[in-house]
Amino acid sequence: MTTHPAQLINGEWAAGLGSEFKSVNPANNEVIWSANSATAEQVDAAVKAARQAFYAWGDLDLAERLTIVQRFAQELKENSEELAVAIAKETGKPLWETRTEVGAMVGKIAISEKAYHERTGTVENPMPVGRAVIRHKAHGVVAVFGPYNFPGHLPNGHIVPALLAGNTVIFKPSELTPYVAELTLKLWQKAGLPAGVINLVQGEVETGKALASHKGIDGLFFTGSSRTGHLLHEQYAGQPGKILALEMGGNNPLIVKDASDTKAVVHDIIQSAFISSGQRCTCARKLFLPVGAQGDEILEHLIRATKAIKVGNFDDSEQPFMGSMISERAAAGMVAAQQQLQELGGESLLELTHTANTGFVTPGIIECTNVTNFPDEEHFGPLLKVFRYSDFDAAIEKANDTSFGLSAGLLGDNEADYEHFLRRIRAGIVNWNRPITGASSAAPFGGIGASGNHRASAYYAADYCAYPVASVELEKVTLPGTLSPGLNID
Ligand SMILES: NC(=O)C1=CN([C@@H]2O[C@H](COP(=O)(O)OP(=O)(O)OC[C@H]3O[C@@H](n4cnc5c(N)ncnc54)[C@H](O)[C@@H]3O)[C@@H](O)[C@H]2O)C=CC1
Ligand SMILES: O=C(O)CCC(=O)N[C@@H](CCC(=O)O)C(=O)O
Repeated sequence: MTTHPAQLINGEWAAGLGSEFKSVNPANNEVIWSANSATAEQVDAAVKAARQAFYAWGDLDLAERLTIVQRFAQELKENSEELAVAIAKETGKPLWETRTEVGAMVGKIAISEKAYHERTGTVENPMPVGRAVIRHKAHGVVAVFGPYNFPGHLPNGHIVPALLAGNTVIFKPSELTPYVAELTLKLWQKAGLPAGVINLVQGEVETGKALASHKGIDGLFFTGSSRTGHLLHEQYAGQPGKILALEMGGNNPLIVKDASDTKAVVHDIIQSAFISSGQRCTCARKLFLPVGAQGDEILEHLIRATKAIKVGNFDDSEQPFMGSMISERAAAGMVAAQQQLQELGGESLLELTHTANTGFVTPGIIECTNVTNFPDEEHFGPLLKVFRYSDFDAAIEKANDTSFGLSAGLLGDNEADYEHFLRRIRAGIVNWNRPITGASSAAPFGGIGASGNHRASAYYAADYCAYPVASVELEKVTLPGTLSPGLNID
């Protein structure tokens, strides 16, 4: 058992009392962090601490809560390089990218403040008698579950608006990125967040289950896989009064039609499919190219440019486009996915290859036009499936043939095509002539179908962090000038 104090409960760091788990750098298998997971009793203590801290935190003026949240932004800025290196070491992502992740965490503060006012602020209107007021109140104690692919930015996208609204939080990060979570929570402490307002419970699935099933939480904000999101939804059944926000995966299509600039098309495909080694929920998984010379030219150029993608260590002086995947296991999973598609009739145009005992893979492209029984699964890595089409509507129909609905895009010069695409395609993020990754924090972010439950995050996260209270108010109890018929109260 390690003595590493990895759990933050009521402002105190404590060692977990559950089983040991480790975090490794997936590029070289170096162990960078190890500790014991939180037991159900420790999760219970964290929930109780959050409950105890709730009234005092919620009673603060927004300005007072904001001061602390802004100090956290300052801490992020001052410690940005340390955090960017930690994210890179733990996830394998290159430094150029993890620096932008820390930048997005800082940017989240001002955006969340704006969203708080615009989505959930207070509105007062005069009435013939008195006034009508709409206010928003925090739910209470909320659990935040984070994924590994953006271990700083995505949990932060739930935590900041939750705290601004006046909730207290129990954060359960991915077991693959505990080091980033620990560093981030230390910055919250340095920013002066009172004890118990945010608590950290680290551990594997058992810790997650203990938190998700705890009856003391008032809400659960989850970003992660569709499989886990569905399990949580089942577990949550029978509690209609509790808020559940699910941000899950995608099986995202990108269609190319009549785009004249081949280089730009290839750039936007690569940026959509292979950024973060394909480990973004918004990544393009299915590429639809027209049958004929234009589609052939794009495909040939795409294969050439994808072959030339530099894959390397997070700190290489000449920065790679793609780093290691999150784990050796995830990398092996991509090889297995490719093999499954090949067995179903897919033809590899560029084979995804795996460097044994590491998380490194090269990007792959596989033609799947003739695959029957195409699996509707999110393969969370750099493997792009190509479909050739002759009819635009048929391509859109095939693009929609998925239980997911997160992001989708059209690359093409004709605005009427885009308008048609926008009307027909089913997704929460629909782009035109831009990559389908890199969604803005200043817009709502979420998907339909198996991708989410209509609780969009990013700019709309404010919505699920508070509930509206409608009031009609008058300073003094006053008898109306005219009474309802049939009333005599003399
Ligand atoms: N829509 C969105 O905003 C985003 C979605 N994702 C999705 O996240 C996935 C990658 O992240 P992962 O970390 O693999 O997700 P995951 O679903 O494996 O884990 C997410 C969190 O849930 C916890 N967990 C896992 N099983 C649990 C259970 N049975 N009960 C309670 N907690 C449990 C994990 O410990 C972790 O903290 C991809 O599918 C990706 O598409 C990632 C980023 C953004
Ligand atoms: O949550 C936000 O503030 C905006 C959404 C966002 O950052 N999306 C990113 C990453 C999400 C992912 O795929 O894991 C993106 O669209 O690239």
